[in-house]
This record gives sequence, C-alpha cells and structure tokens, in this order.
Amino acid sequence: KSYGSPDLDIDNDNSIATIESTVDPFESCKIYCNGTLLHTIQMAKPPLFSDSKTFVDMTLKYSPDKTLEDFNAMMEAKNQQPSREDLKNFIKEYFGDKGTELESWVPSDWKENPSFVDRISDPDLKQWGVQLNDIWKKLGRKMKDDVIKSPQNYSIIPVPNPVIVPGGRFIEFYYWDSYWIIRGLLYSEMYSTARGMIENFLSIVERIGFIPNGGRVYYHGRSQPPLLTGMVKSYVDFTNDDQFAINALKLLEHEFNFFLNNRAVSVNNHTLCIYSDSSEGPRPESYSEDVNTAASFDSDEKKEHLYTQIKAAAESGMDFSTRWFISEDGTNAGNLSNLSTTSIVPVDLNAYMFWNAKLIAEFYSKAGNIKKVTEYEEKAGEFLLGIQEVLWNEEAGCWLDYDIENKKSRNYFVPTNLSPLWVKAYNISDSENISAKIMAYIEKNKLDTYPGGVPNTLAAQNEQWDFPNVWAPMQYILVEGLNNLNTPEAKNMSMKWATRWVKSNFKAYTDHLDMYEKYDAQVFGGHGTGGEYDVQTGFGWSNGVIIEWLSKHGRDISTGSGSGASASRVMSVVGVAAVTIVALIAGRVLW
Ligand SMILES: OC[C@H]1O[C@H](O[C@H]2O[C@H](CO)[C@@H](O)[C@H](O)[C@H]2O)[C@H](O)[C@@H](O)[C@@H]1O
Repeated sequence: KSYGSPDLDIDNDNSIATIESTVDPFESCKIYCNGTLLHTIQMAKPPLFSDSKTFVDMTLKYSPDKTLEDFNAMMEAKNQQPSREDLKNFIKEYFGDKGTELESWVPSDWKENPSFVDRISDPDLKQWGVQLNDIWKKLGRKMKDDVIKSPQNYSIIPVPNPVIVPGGRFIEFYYWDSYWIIRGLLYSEMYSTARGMIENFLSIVERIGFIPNGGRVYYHGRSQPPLLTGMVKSYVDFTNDDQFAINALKLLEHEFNFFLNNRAVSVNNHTLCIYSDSSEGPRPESYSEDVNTAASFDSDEKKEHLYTQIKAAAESGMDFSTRWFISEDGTNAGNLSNLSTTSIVPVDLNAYMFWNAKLIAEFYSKAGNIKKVTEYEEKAGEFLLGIQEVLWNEEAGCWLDYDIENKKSRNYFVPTNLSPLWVKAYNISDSENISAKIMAYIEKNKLDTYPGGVPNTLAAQNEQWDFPNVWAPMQYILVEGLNNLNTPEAKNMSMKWATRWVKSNFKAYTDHLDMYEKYDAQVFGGHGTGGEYDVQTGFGWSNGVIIEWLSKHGRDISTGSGSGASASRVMSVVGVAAVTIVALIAGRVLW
C-alpha cells in the first residue's frame, strides 16, 4: 500500500549515507558523561544553570584532554574548593554556548501544500494543517562541518544528514520520537528528509552498534523503544522502495541483536526483554537531580543500582512514571527512589521485538532469502509465545507488565498494555475474543471518560508520565491498535479517540499557538505539567500524529466552532469554564 504521491522526489541510489571518522565516537565522554569536572560543575550550589541539560549541551573550545588538564590545574590552585565564580570563569573560558554546533535548516523537500491538506474538510483544521506543515521548517537542524571534523569537541553525535528535532530543550534527535516525526514527514511528502533521518540511525548502528536514547554522547548507556525497523517499514510503505529495506537489513538485524544480547531475561522459560542501561553514575543531563534522588541510600552500590533504574526508565521513554515503581509491598506506590525498571518485563518492548522480527522476515522475503525468513519468523513466534504466556492476563482481560521480583503481573493501566494491538502481536484469529476483553478493560478503567485524551497512568504522582498527562505516541498506539482489531466496537472507539485528540490539540493550539510535548487528560485543550523540566513546545511527535490523523480522518472531523482563530479563542475560554464546572459536578467529563 502506498500512501504517498506517485511522483516521489526520492534519491533512488540505495547506498546508505554514513560517516567515516578515526576519532573514537565517545572521546568527548571524558567531559560530558562522568568525572570530576562534570560532577563539580553540575553539583555547584546554587546551581550554575536552571536546567542541568544546558551544561552538557555546551561545546568545547579546546580538546577534552587540554580542558581536563587545565581544569585539574585550576582545582589544585583552588585547593579543590573552587568558588561559584571560579567555575563560571572556567566555563566561560573553555566552553561555547549550547546549541552553537547546530544551524537552523529548512528542508529542501519541504512543500507548501502537501496533499494531506486537501483531504481536510473543516476550514479551521485545514488552516491548522498548513501551519503544522510549516513547523517542520522550524524544527530542522543541521550540524556545522566542524562537528564531523572534530567530534571530540562536542557532546552531539555526528550524523550524515540534517534532522527534525522534537523542539524546546530537545535540540538533537531523539530515537523513538523520530518514529512519529518521520511518519508526519512522510504524510507531508518530505521523503528525502525522512529517509535522511533513517540513514542517520543506520549509520549510528554501524558506528556505535545501537541507537542511543538521543543524539548526545551522554546518552551512551541506553537506547529507547526500538522503532528503527518500523521507520524503515513506514518509508517503504510510502515509497515502495523495497531495495532501501533490503540494503538496511544487516543493520536492522544488528539492532535487533543488540536488544536480544543486552536486554534479555528468562521468565518461566521464555526469553523476554527489559529496559536497562550499561553506564555508570547519574544521568549527566540531570546530574544533581539524580544525586539528590539517591541521597537516601547509604552505600555507593545502592546509589549505583538506583542510577541504573533511573536510566533504564529513560530508555523506556517513560521517564518518569509509577509504571516503574515497586514499593516494599510490591505495589506501584512510592517515589523515584522506588524505581525498579529492570525488574519489570514491559509489554511494549516485547511487542516491538516481535514486530521487528516480523518486519525483518518481511524484508528478507522481498530479498528472496528464505532461510532468513524462517529464522526471523521463528524469533517472532518465540516472542509471541512469551507475550501470550507471561504478559497476557486473563483476569484483567489485557496484557500487563510483569514484576520479576514478586513474580506477578502489574495490574495498573498504561497505554502500552494495549501495544500488542498496534503491532499485531496476537493471534489474529482471536480478534473477536480479544476485542470483547479489551473493550471491557477500557470500560472498567473508565478510559473513555477524559476530555483531553487517555491519561498515561491512573496514578497522580506529579511524574510527567503519570496522571493526568497524555502523550501523542501513546494516543497513537491506542487508536491504531484498536483500529487494527477491526471489530465495530473497537473501530468506533478508535475513531472517537482520534477525533477527541485532534480537537483537543487544536484547541490548545488556538489558545496558545503552540503544539505541546504532552497534554492534560482532564482539560480539553490543556497542556501537561509535572516532572523535572517545564513542559516543552514544538513538538515533533505531537505534530506527526496530528498530521497523520488529519490526513486519514480530515474529511470526517470538524471543529464544530466558528471559522476564525479569534472566535476559537473565545470558544476555548468558554469551553474551559464549562469543563471545569461540569468536572466539579460530575468528577469527570465526557467530551
Ligand atoms: O532530560 C530529561 C530526560 O529528557 C528526555 O526525555 C523526555 O523527552 C524525550 C524527547 O522528547 C522523550 O523521548 C522522552 O520520552 C521524554 O521522557 C530524555 O529522553 C531522557 O533520557 C532525559 O533523561
């Protein structure tokens, strides 16, 4: 099935761009990943930066070795007790501003009127579609040539092609965000930008062996949900460029094996994967936050264990959430010091492993390699069995994460509980039965009662991946998963949630002229809050999901408001007041 326009403007030379360099890709880790310099600067009191990520995104004016040498000399001269002023002066002399290694970039394949806009009936939504398509130009970033020449002077990981970034404080690529960004680009007919981003990831797998969480060396110990093979599948669906997938196969297998070799655990004789991390110490980009979280632990070993749990949660993409808390009584109560990510077998990661194996088998079949098809179909079958036997919970009528420590399912709602529906990690012949159970699960957890979308969990703990925050990629997994089930009830719910999400995002946009990183389940058009940094705008994955759904459902969704932006703004104020009053009376609102 091809979603794109027939006259594709893509490069049909299928060689995959990469970068040749003799410099160790992690040379700048000496500065940005751990050590006394990082510790001293990030732990300064009061902090030198309002956001800990700022320092590790600054550039180096001299080589890492000279910087360290001069820093050590300065420390010695100051008796190992530099003042805040000493540190400020050192930073001024040795570091350049954050983000100066990047240039704004307007994608050369950007089109003013991609055809998805023509598929939108409502004039306000149509205008919004045009504006969202415009935002790609604001999120484009290109590395300056010196990054490729002297990568040791930067925390950014060099890639051969420009990227679309999430936005706000996130000025580099993020692995799983890019799945929804790339789909949005494909619907915007920006095939070569999408392909360039996929090539970047393939090049990273070739050079580094896996894809780090984001495009900075300080993310070196962890990845994010593995969606690269899904990105290649999306690109091929739009372009019919099977050869691109065939050429990528070796690297896709390599990434699959990275998870299998480094993230596998055995549960009841099934091999399943967990999120984890291989680095030492606190997260460099949130250093003092992690040191403070670990302060209650009385040994270095316990602190180090907590750091791993924190970084493993970041690998899941859901940093942070009660999803990863295990308290002494085995529940999800507690706080960040209860993070036990590596003791939890997550539904989503295993569903993605199944999907990756299926897609690799599909690409091998295009290449005519039957032996490999069989091998990967078998691997997919093994994951499917593990998902059925360990993660499906008959009593809950849904898949649930599994707690290895306490040997029990974790019966807490997270959208990822339904992720097998998205990637079809279930027996399709069982769809009717699964649909009935999933609809009952939705009803029982009252998931259809929130005006601003389905919350990430039902636990309000002020973590950003908890109630009441709602995230675009999770709405996507729910909506596309229910649609895949293909029963009338599931399809209706899918359409209802897609419509609600589009309208709620539209309202937030008309109110603030911004797309948000996360939204608020309780407020139609409300944006998210909580967690360790302020809510960000931009925003890559939110734009990608809306563009896809405007393209797919734009004929059937209408705002129901007036046509002008100011009229929408008045409506929105009235709307918030109405929702608040009804919410106070009813406790919850059906939008
Ligand atoms: O700096 C704190 C954390 O920020 C990132 O996480 C959040 O933003 C990412 C980009 O949109 C997103 O992929 C992730 O799901 C969000 O939770 C970063 O990925 C974390 O590793 C980092 O610690």
